[in-house]
Amino acid sequence: MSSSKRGAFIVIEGLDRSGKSTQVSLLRDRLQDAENAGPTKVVMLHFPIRTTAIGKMIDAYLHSESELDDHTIHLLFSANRWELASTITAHLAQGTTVLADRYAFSGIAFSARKGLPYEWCRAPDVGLPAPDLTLFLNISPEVAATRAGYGLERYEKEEVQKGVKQVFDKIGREMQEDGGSEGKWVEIDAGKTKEEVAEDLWKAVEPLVNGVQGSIGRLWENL
Ligand SMILES: Nc1ncnc2c1ncn2[C@@H]1O[C@H](COP(=O)(O)OP(=O)(O)OP(=O)(O)O)[C@@H](O)[C@H]1O
Ligand SMILES: Cc1cn([C@H]2C[C@H](O)[C@@H](COP(=O)(O)O)O2)c(=O)[nH]c1=O
Repeated sequence: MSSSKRGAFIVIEGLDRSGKSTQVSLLRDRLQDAENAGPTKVVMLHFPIRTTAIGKMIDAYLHSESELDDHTIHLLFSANRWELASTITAHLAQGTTVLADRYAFSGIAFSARKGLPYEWCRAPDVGLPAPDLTLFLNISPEVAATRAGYGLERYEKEEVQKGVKQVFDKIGREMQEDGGSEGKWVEIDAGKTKEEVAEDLWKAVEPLVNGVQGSIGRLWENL
């Protein structure tokens, strides 16, 4: 990677059980093995980061061990991203690729589904490091519900996931239309086999393997 380039910030989004964690791991392995670029330094993050003090409160809520007002849990999810913002920026500046399993788009989708205003949901994340690329693993809530482990956490119910998908679809439409500071949004058919999904993801990621020119964007900085 040339000295004028920084690492790429890549986010994988989708419904619960759409295959995000599986694909983040496969992508990490492939980035580290990429032949044409030399080894790429990669860090993986999985939001929410459940090990911080804030993350532990989120974890208890997701396991239905605590109850919180909808606004409060939304702000905790956002605060959990801000806890990592300077770490993300530092990795990117050092040329490390950052792969995130969920980010601010999940924050909006899961809270707006509850009826909180869309703009209100977006506001606390304004100014976070913006991904260069967000890969949305598109799957129907019905298919996701058949996958292993479904139903263990608070939001893993078909009715909830249907509403979440509608908000994700709105976010995707907006990002594809406006081409603003939020980076590129690419939809991937997540109903295919793991290997096929990985191949489709790679086609979108490969142009970023050698790093990215220009400074790190900020989410919704032009609002
Ligand atoms: N393309 C696929 N086809 C069939 N099964 C898959 C596919 N991708 C992942 N799975 C399986 O579905 C389950 C959920 O996958 P994974 O944990 O990667 O999803 P996730 O989106 O990270 O889930 P969550 O959001 O709930 O953490 C796992 O058992 C995994 O092996
Ligand atoms: C980042 C974020 C996540 N959520 C929801 C989405 C999922 O139901 C859980 C996290 O589950 P995972 O298996 O660890 O991916 O939390 C949310 O409501 N708001 C957010 O900002």
